[in-house]
Amino acid sequence: MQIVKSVAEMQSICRKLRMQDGLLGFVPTMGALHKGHLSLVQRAGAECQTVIASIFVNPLQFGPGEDFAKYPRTFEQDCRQLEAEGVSVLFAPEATEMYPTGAVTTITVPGIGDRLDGASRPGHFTGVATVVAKLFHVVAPHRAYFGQKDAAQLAVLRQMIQDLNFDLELVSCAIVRDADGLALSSRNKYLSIPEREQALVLHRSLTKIEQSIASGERRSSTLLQIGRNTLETAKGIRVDYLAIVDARSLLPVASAERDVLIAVAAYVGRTRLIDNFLVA
Ligand SMILES: Nc1ncnc2c1ncn2[C@@H]1O[C@H](COP(=O)(O)OP(=O)(O)OP(=O)(O)O)[C@@H](O)[C@H]1O
Ligand SMILES: CC(C)(CO)[C@@H](O)C(=O)[O-]
Ligand code: BAL
Repeated sequence: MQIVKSVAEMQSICRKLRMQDGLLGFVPTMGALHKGHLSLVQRAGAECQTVIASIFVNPLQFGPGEDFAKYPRTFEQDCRQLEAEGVSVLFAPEATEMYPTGAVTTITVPGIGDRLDGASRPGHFTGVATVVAKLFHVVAPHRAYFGQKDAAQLAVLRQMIQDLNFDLELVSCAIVRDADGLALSSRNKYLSIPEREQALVLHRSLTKIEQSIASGERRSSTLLQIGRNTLETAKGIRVDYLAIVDARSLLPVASAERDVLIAVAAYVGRTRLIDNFLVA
């Protein structure tokens, strides 16, 4: 696996790769890799001739007081895992390489980018859209793989790709969970043993809502109450949002029909976790 730190070198490598036969698949990450990330790499490997990954903890998407400085960084281990999964090239630039003049030009997706996580983390999705657009320009993949766990991020990027005519296909990949249901996340590393137990309430509240939908309840107001009642049973949890929204616009809907997103974000101690499911 080639590890590349310079934008110019990465562009030159990707230009040559695009001249070869087969698809170029791209998996952007912030590192501290777990099986969720690896599932994206595996899917890309099954569908594409060449897989490219990136590791970049993007300062632009962290707000003041958020965890940029302490975000887990496990670069050597990440490289070993990506290499074992058959990744050809890893792009791992420094912030000075990605933003040599600071972030003068940025991309904002108004509306969608201000909803869910965008409401709780002002500026977050401008940081995400800007860095992902830059990565797309550097790599120019045929397909880019993202996790359904970050459902609001998917909605923002889908809109950006459409509006700015990026010539690529966005592939959304299923959420990978631990055996007890907790969605894998790099931030799970912050949890103490009791907090990890408390964190299970996110998935539990979604499961309760899912079961109610399966029994025929579709009214968002009732489903939200069922979810809130479950979340309230847990100690040490501060709910950021529990929402039933259209998966593309992220606007609230009155009834949970197909392709509606049911999403939760909550602080477990000081750690903010998210989880969701799409109504089938
Ligand atoms: N459990 C998971 N299942 C599937 N995809 C995932 C999972 N966790 C993260 N991803 C995806 O991996 C990509 C990189 O995400 P990122 O590096 O932010 O990891 P993360 O575990 O979500 O970390 P964080 O704690 O910052 O949310 C994103 O597209 C994200 O949606
Ligand atoms: C897409 C991404 C790599 C952009 O920094 C990040 O938001 C993430 O890991 O989900
Ligand atoms: N997975 C989204 C990255 C972030 O929380 O900043």
